[in-house]
Amino acid sequence: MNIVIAKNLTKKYGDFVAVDHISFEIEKGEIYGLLGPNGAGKTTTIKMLTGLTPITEGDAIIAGISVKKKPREVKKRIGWISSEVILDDELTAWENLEIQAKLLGVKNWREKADQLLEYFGIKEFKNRKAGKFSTGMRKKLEVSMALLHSPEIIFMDEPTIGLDVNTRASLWNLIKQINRDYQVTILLTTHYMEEADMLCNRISIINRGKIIAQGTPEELKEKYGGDLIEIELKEVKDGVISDLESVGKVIKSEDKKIAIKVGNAEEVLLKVIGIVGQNNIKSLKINKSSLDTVFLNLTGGSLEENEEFDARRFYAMLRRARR
Ligand SMILES: Nc1ncnc2c1ncn2[C@@H]1O[C@H](COP(=O)(O)OP(=O)(O)OP(=O)(O)O)[C@@H](O)[C@H]1O
Repeated sequence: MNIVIAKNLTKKYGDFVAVDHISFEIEKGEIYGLLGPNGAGKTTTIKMLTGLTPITEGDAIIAGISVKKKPREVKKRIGWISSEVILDDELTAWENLEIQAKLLGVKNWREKADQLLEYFGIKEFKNRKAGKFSTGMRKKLEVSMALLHSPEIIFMDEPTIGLDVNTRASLWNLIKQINRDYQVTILLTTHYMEEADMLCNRISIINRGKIIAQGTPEELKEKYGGDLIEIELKEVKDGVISDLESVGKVIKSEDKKIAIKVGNAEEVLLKVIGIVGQNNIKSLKINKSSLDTVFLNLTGGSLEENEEFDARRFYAMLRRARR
């Protein structure tokens, strides 16, 4: 069953089209990601879905209700966590939950609040001011507030932005945990490829207001990914480029720097080295397929400059390829 059906969702600010006729569907129980760079239109999409900004064109049906027609009804059924501060630092954890309960009109909220604080292991701090909470504890309190009225879906806008690596990893676990234990569907936006890869069952890649690809992370890597071998040569001999074309797709060749897109770099590495000549290599780098390469391939972003030649890594790679 689809809990979100977005159809031709569009947002214009004057003449500027921030979100341009995007359509996607989210199944109940999924963790779904909207992945894209800054300014792609992710926040605007979430704001339309949650009824925080009017939809210019198109509509979204959430839990069977049209956002365009009944934004207030939708708001009652959803949870929302933004990257902006939503806690009142001067109030205790319990008081923050109380305000949320009153705003959402949750009856018997005390029992649910106690249960959530217990679940997240912060019950003993319920009378501590939120301002004295660590970042991790704040996130747990924010998620408790979002779950207080037992929503069917939670929208998370850039949930881990600005967090250190450890807090980010524990929030990833927490997101997976609530998805499983509370059977809540989650739509999150992110510009971290790794995050989308780790968490999401399916994703839409969004760029300049348009969805440019949709699928599971694996499907996208399979379809648009591929490893990239970047080599800098001392000299580019005649015929080398056309020989390399037999191994993969040469997507860059300038200033003795060559980039070849291949299925699996390890499988063709020896062949590539044979073609260019081992002693002719100044540097060699392999970028394994990831959502980063998917994005690069889809948007045509430029290749990063080669790193310094690391002989130790190069020979280790060579040994692995020979095995
Ligand atoms: N109120 C507004 N008025 C005019 N333009 C806006 C407004 N809000 C957003 N935009 C523009 O719409 C585009 C999409 O913005 P949005 O915040 O949705 O992007 P995003 O993908 O969430 O990026 P970020 O991660 O930087 O927040 C941007 O070009 C932004 O400048």
